[in-house]
Amino acid sequence: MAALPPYLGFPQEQFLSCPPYQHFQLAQTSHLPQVFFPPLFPPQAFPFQPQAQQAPANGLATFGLEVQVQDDTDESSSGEEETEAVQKRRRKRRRKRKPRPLRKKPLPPAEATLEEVPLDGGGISGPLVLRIGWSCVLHDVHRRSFVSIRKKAFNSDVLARWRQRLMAKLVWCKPERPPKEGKSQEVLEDPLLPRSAAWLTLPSCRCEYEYAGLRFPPVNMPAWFLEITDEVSRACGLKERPNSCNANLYQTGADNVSWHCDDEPLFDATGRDALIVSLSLGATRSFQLRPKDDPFEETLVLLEDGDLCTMEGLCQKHYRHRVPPEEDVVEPRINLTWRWIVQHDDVCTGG
Ligand SMILES: O=C(O)CCC(=O)C(=O)O
Ligand SMILES: [Fe+2]
Repeated sequence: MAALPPYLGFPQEQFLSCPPYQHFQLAQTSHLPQVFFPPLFPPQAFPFQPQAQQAPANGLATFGLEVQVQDDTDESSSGEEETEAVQKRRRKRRRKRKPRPLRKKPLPPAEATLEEVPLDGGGISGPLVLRIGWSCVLHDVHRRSFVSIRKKAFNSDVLARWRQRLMAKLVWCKPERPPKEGKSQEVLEDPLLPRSAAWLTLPSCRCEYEYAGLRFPPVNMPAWFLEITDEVSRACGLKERPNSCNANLYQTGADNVSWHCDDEPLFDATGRDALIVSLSLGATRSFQLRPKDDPFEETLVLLEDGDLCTMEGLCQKHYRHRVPPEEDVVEPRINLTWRWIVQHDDVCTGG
């Protein structure tokens, strides 16, 4: 086997506490080269590349129609949220029309490797899995997309204090979603966003966050929030403080965010490497990722109270992610995703 890049040479023990990341295929692929998805994903397994499954010469691979889970792919950049009512309506519509076949698109051209261009984000060279305490969830060199996780970076008293403050002090909004463009005749049974949200920026930045036709005016990060930001930045070894943070509150398992990528112009995350650092607090929820070109290749990680999780490199260019609804979850979960605004909007004078 070819020598591993130096950063992949971590001792195996460091990964023993890995949660059960699952990489699985959603359709019959027996006609394709076999790919192994180990339950744990130690760095030694990195030479695995998902693109081992080549698209056929006609450029499109169509698989069976029996898999029902992919009908909600959001081709737009922003989140297409799922409420119970929306799901019900979607099910009803689905019954009437022919199932849409799942399509694997051609693999996009290879992005620059980490050796060619070091991974940029937060003033450090990633991916975060290079650092002690971090484990790998996704390592896709071809698509230059990486997801790293750090479990239990903070003690439970600190986490409880942060949870309390966030619940009590953030002004959580649950706005009404406008109808989708070109679908104005379609009336949403539950037009409310299926979660609550808040958008925070450093005082020097006044950028609004706009997605799915919704606009979130900026809230200046108060001192107590900057404290959390700095603790998280330290735990990631960042040299640059993120200048913005999107906060989501999922009151129960019914709250969710559906397949989307964070490709808004503010972050330019499809044009250059972009680091997103997320902190989860409260209930454990599933976090799923799948390449835009291959709906069959899914990565699932369970995010627990106190977990730090990243999306790095060109993850927003090549992958979508979601937090699906989970019926059995009754406790709330807060998720904070820190980002770097690199293209400030017209109203904002910069960062
Ligand atoms: O809640 C999460 O873990 C993900 C949130 C997310 O995708 C977002 O804020 O864009
Ligand atoms: Fe997101």
